[in-house]
Amino acid sequence: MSARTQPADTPYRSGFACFVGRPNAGKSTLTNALVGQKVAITSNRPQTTRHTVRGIVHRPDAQLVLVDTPGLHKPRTLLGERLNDVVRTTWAEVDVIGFCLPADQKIGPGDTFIARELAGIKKTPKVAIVTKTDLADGQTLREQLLAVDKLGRDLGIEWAEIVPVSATAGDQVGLLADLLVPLLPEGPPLYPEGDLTDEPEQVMVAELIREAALEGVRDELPHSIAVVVEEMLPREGRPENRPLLDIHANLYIERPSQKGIVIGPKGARLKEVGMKSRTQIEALLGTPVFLDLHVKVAKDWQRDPKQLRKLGF
Ligand SMILES: Nc1nc2c(ncn2[C@@H]2O[C@H](COP(=O)(O)OP(=O)(O)OP(=O)(O)O)[C@@H](O)[C@H]2O)c(=O)[nH]1
Repeated sequence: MSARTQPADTPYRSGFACFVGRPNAGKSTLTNALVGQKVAITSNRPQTTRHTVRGIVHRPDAQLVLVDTPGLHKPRTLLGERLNDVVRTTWAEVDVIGFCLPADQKIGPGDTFIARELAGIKKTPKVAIVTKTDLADGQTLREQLLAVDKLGRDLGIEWAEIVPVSATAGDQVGLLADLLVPLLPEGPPLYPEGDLTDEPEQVMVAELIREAALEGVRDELPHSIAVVVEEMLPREGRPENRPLLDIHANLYIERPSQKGIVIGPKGARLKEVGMKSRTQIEALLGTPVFLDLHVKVAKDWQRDPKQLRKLGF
């Protein structure tokens, strides 16, 4: 642990933080910016973060473990209810909550809904993070900061900090880490140095495939797609300097009618999804990959407890 040089009077801190906020608020992008490598899955479509992905920020004075939760929303299906339970459990367990509100959008009912829930969690310190500041001009940003301050006062939430950031421009991301760290308890590192996430590789691989499959599909489809990696095995008999990892994955949809959309004319879409996600998986795992991707119908999986368990929810 030679990298951990620090003044003797600064205690080492370690703990958990989670970002909350309505869909598309920029939580995953911020997680990635803080960790410095792509670990959470971002998408311009709402509610794509299904798994609790942890990104780990290693610093000389602290280790900050980021838990990326799905968005809290009105549950319409069994999946929706389970997701909300996951969110609330996470909130109660972490050391600090970062509430993300985009700078370029007025505070709406979705934000207030979450803020009310937050107000009910008394003990955990809450930092208001005004995200995407690159999309707002100075005046808009100032008004948003005031509105966030007012939201806290109206609901009886005492913000530990209000921080404007742009994850994509890398603006104030370091400052945010500086402000989160003092809110963590003193303690030794929770994860080995160098670990970026403890999310099993298979889940991350599945998320990368899902992300690629979501790009450019019709609006109602995202909720119907789930990906399960069945197997990841090094190809046998390869020379040591030319390894190949075989990945077998299934892409589940809810109805046979969705098959055509996912596969595309003459399989063109699926091929593209495979190529795109393979590049990302190779970057993530640092090894060449052979990706074997199949589309399967799991009828109405969102409403079926047995199917949900099988798909990892
Ligand atoms: N311009 C700009 N765009 C951003 C920034 N942060 C995120 N975005 C974009 O906003 C969209 C949503 O970002 P995500 O990080 O996926 O949002 P999220 O809150 O994790 O979304 P869910 O997973 O749906 O809850 C994506 O298209 C991002 O590229 C930012 O700082 N600046």
